Amino acid sequence: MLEIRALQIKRGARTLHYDLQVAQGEIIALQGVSGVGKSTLLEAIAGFVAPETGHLSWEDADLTHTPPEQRPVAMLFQDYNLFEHLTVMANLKLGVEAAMQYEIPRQARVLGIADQLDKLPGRLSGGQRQRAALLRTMLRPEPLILLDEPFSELDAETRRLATEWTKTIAERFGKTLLMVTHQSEDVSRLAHRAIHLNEADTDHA
Ligand SMILES: Nc1ncnc2c1ncn2[C@@H]1O[C@H](COP(=O)(O)OP(=O)(O)OP(=O)(O)O)[C@@H](O)[C@H]1O
Repeated sequence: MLEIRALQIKRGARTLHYDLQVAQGEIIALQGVSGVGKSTLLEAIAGFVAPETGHLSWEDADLTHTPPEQRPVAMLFQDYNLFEHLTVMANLKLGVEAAMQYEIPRQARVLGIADQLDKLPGRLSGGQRQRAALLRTMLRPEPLILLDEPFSELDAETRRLATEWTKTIAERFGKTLLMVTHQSEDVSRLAHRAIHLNEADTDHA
């Protein structure tokens, strides 16, 4: 279980406040108006922003002050974090354990990017890069996955495909997944539960 108790994060003049629990294996859609603090919550879980007070734990291990690289977290970054001088395949192999690398070509085919694997990331379209980065994040070994608008660059048909793929992989490998999305169809297709952040709950001046 991911447990977040009375976590307070200072963002400029605002203090954001979070209390939530996510069971192991749950797929959560995070929703709420722009600026309410969805991305900040993911950054706090990943360890990129430090809380003022409160606690964050995973499977009863306190992570509140654990550095990001030691957390059981894989996060899909908005800029995708691909190394531009390495092929897409080499990028995907970084971070995916040897025993899982056999999955890369097969899953790339499902996501419609199999013919992009030998290219440099700079030669891909935005939506192809997004799927490559999603593939890498989902096949990483960490049990807790954080996705910030993971389908934003995809057309409706590719979005449906990528959403169903993400659900299949998350359930097959027992991932716990938190995803920020503005699209209600992502919630019904992918999420077991939606968590709505609202200003009254998150913003304590
Ligand atoms: N690096 C930062 N420094 C200071 N304030 C920040 C920083 N990043 C975000 N904020 C502020 O923190 C609040 C929450 O931002 P956050 O990006 O978490 O919201 P969000 O719900 O993800 O929004 P969106 O849906 O627009 O992406 C906003 O008021 C924002 O202006």
